[in-house]
Amino acid sequence: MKAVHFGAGNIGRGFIGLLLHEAGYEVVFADVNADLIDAIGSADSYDVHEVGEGGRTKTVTGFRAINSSVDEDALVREIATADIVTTAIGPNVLRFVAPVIAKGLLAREPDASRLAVMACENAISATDILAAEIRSAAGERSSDVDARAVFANTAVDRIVPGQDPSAGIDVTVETFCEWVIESGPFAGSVPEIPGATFVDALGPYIERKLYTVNTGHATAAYAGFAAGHGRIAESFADPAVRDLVERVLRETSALLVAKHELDPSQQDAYREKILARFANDALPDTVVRVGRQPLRKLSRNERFIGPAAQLAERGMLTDDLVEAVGLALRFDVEEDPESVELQKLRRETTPAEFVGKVTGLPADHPLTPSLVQVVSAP
Ligand SMILES: NC(=O)c1ccc[n+]([C@@H]2O[C@H](COP(=O)([O-])OP(=O)(O)OC[C@H]3O[C@@H](n4cnc5c(N)ncnc54)[C@H](O)[C@@H]3O)[C@@H](O)[C@H]2O)c1
Ligand SMILES: O=P(O)(O)OC[C@@H](O)[C@@H](O)[C@H](O)[C@H](O)CO
Repeated sequence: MKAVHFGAGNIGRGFIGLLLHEAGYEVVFADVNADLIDAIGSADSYDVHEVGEGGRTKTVTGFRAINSSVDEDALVREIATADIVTTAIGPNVLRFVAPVIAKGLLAREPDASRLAVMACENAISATDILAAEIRSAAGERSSDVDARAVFANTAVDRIVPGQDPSAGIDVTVETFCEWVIESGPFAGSVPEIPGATFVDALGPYIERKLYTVNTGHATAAYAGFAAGHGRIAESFADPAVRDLVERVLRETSALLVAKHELDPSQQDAYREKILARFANDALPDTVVRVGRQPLRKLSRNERFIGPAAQLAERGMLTDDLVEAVGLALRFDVEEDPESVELQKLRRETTPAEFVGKVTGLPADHPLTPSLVQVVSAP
């Protein structure tokens, strides 16, 4: 069994590559980072170090590596003969890998089994976004794409910080991990991945994950950055930051319980477990990594505006989420192009224009006035 995985970064090596290896797949990593691909290509194994309570070290073997910017033909051949294609490259990059996946699909033998395609990104319906791009890239052969592929949405959860360059291709991760995949598209024959959980309806899982783990994480990052903290654990140990994270997650939990009819005590337990993960002092995670790409994080269906807009539409409280958005506006990191753009937009647009452009909310949305107010604050 063979899997082609796009994105040999933190989640690629530290989570998806590991679980696919444990499931018995040979993993072909495809990435545009030449140094990384050379390092992976010249190694026989790498270690995944789980840190925190009960952490173990796991070794991944049986992989190869392809530089997807220079060796497209080889990549097409790999996809044409693979069982699974996964991605962990960032939601905004999916459209760039779609053309080569389309070529690989169209190069498959007509009687080959259908290729399972799963985007493993922090975004709602990321695989649907990828599938639309693949169909578009296939042009008039888009119906062949659907005959040859099964597209399944997923939710992935494991905190994998930026890695110490001296660690080579080894990866440090937290012990927790959860990969939830929608089963419906597989029509009864789901791929064998023991580390993954297949569910009928992914919607509640991805919203629960994005609007709890990622909303809380981003709040800790932006509040921590504003308070001068560098690491997430250090930020979360600041009582004022922790208090805001807890308040924000009580708001998103109220939405999740109301919308998806979650058991409130189970959601409380889920939230507590996540708070303990943020406090993991053994994890060298930074506010700069967790806050990266603030424009993506402040967009319409993402971790702040997604839940806040739905709460406002239901007449429920959003004060703490709006306070967190206010702190996100102070994320000013020279090396992060979206942070630079965010600061430029703040200088060059009115608060109302800023809210419309960044969040995608119309002026008459019930959340808009409080956002305009927080953007107007000095
Ligand atoms: N790190 C985490 O804790 C975590 C957890 C869950 C989900 N995620 C999600 O996983 C995705 C990847 O995050 P990450 O933290 O691993 O990022 P990362 O930056 O460590 O890895 C991304 C990799 O994708 C590669 N890449 C970029 N463009 C590419 C292209 N066109 N083709 C092939 N490869 C390309 C980069 O070179 C990089 O190696 C994101 O959507 C993120 O939200 C991350
Ligand atoms: O990857 P992002 O930029 O969407 O979000 C940053 C972190 O919150 C994220 O990577 C988490 O570590 C991860 O989602 C945990 O499962």
